[in-house]
Amino acid sequence: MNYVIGVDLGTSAVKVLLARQDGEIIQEVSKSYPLLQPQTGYSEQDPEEWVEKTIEALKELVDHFDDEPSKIVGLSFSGQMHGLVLLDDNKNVLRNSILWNDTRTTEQCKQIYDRAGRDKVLKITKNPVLEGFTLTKLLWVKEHEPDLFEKANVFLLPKDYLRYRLTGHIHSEYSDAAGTLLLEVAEKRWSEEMCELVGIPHSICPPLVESHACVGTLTSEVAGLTGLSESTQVFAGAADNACGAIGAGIISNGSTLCSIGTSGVVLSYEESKDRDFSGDIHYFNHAQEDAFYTMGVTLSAGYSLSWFKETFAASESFDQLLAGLADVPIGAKGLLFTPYLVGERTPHADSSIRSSFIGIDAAHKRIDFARAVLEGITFSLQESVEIFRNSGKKIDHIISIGGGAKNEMWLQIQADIFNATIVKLANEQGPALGAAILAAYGSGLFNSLEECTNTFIKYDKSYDPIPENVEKYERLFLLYKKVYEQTKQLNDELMSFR
Ligand SMILES: Nc1ncnc2c1ncn2[C@@H]1O[C@H](COP(=O)(O)OP(=O)(O)O)[C@@H](O)[C@H]1O
Ligand SMILES: O=C(CO)[C@@H](O)[C@H](O)COP(=O)(O)O
Repeated sequence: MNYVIGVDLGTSAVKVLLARQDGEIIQEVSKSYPLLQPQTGYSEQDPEEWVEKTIEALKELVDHFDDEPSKIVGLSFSGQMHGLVLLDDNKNVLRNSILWNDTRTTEQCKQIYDRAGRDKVLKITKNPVLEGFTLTKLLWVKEHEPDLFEKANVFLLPKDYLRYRLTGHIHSEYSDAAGTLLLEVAEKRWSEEMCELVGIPHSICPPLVESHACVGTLTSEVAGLTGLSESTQVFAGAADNACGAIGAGIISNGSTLCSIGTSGVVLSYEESKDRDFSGDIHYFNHAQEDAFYTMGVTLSAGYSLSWFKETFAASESFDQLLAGLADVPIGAKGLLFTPYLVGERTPHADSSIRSSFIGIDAAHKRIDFARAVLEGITFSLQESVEIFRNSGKKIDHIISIGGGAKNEMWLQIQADIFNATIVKLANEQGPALGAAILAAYGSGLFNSLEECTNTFIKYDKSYDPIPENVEKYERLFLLYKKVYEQTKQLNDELMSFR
């Protein structure tokens, strides 16, 4: 029996997962690293940390593996999207990576629209310009760190850099390239026109391959450090949301995913390359060849809950923090939360909006606030579900993954707010499972991606919407939606105090 490894380079941690060819998950190791937030709106990480922690995690995995390392035939990646890694001529990292949730680039967003025009950007890239996307970060470095930008030879996305360090080969793949604003999404090639319009040399875009393409094998140094075999084939992998979709079996029309990690996404499979959503949602290449997906993004989904925990219950686990959740009524006794801790993307592309608790009462306890946080995160995702439904998509069941799927009560809240049946996976491994599936499919262990997902994915419990709860949440959702408009100006005016 052969084995494969999926590496998920997340925002909070790297997770490596070892799976057997028959779909059995053998082991998982996770190593966390810090987020560097030197000032409001900034979010960076040191790429060296990703490499060190991945090697440590792989070593731990191999140390506990009681079969021949040479039977681990393939390894692939899932990665946090959009982060900018800049390399010089010697392939050395020029600065910390500027991440997807860094919102310093509002001015650069404006410049892109001024130079290229919104219609052209949408036509070429199928996406609106948002602070999170890589091109805005390239322009920020060009403007604020020109000497450093001059030295840039190539840019990479986070997991593409990690793969380079493990194999010595430089590539990107379509699902992650789609989040840069430099890819012609429908045609699957870097856009010379976008590069020219915004003043970025086309030569710094890395070669593109398919997600299941083999890009080489591990370097002898990495094999030595981890105990893996030098013959282990390495496959390109995909953006974390594309991998999350693969790992949840979202590979045909009509399937929808809700993923609550640091960010939160509602994602829908899309066969066609030419639907028009006017930039209201993201439109990216899937990890399945020639397929696409659309998604709405809440920047601080799981992050809102972990921020709340770190700030008010640092020494407690999530389960301790959320004990007693079921005793708090729907609406947290009149308390609403908006999850705009670092700004928002869908449906309000706004980097200056910030969170609110509305309706704080002297009787409120910490657990009421915790319930309001969970409900607010889920309302924010419901705004994306609403966009999909308004575009004609039928959403009656949703696969829920990510850290947010660990709490049963939250899964029921999702069912009631989305008014859809929520399905949980038996092995909640998130995008790392999708990466392992890409490695298994790429290695030729299966004849098709579908055969591979059927072997690896096992569904568990489902949660049906409770009509009485749905009705209450529909009323609350109308109030929730008012909070953005009514706090926008206040937040703009508060900006100078941040
Ligand atoms: N036991 C739990 N109950 C509820 N939520 C949880 C639990 N454990 C983790 N989470 C949520 O999941 C988030 C982390 O999800 P994860 O998928 O691991 O994130 P990422 O891939 O972005 O690093 C945390 O921020 C937290 O909000
Ligand atoms: O920016 C996006 C998607 O456009 C995020 O979804 C990132 O890809 C980070 O994901 P997590 O660390 O939350 O999984």
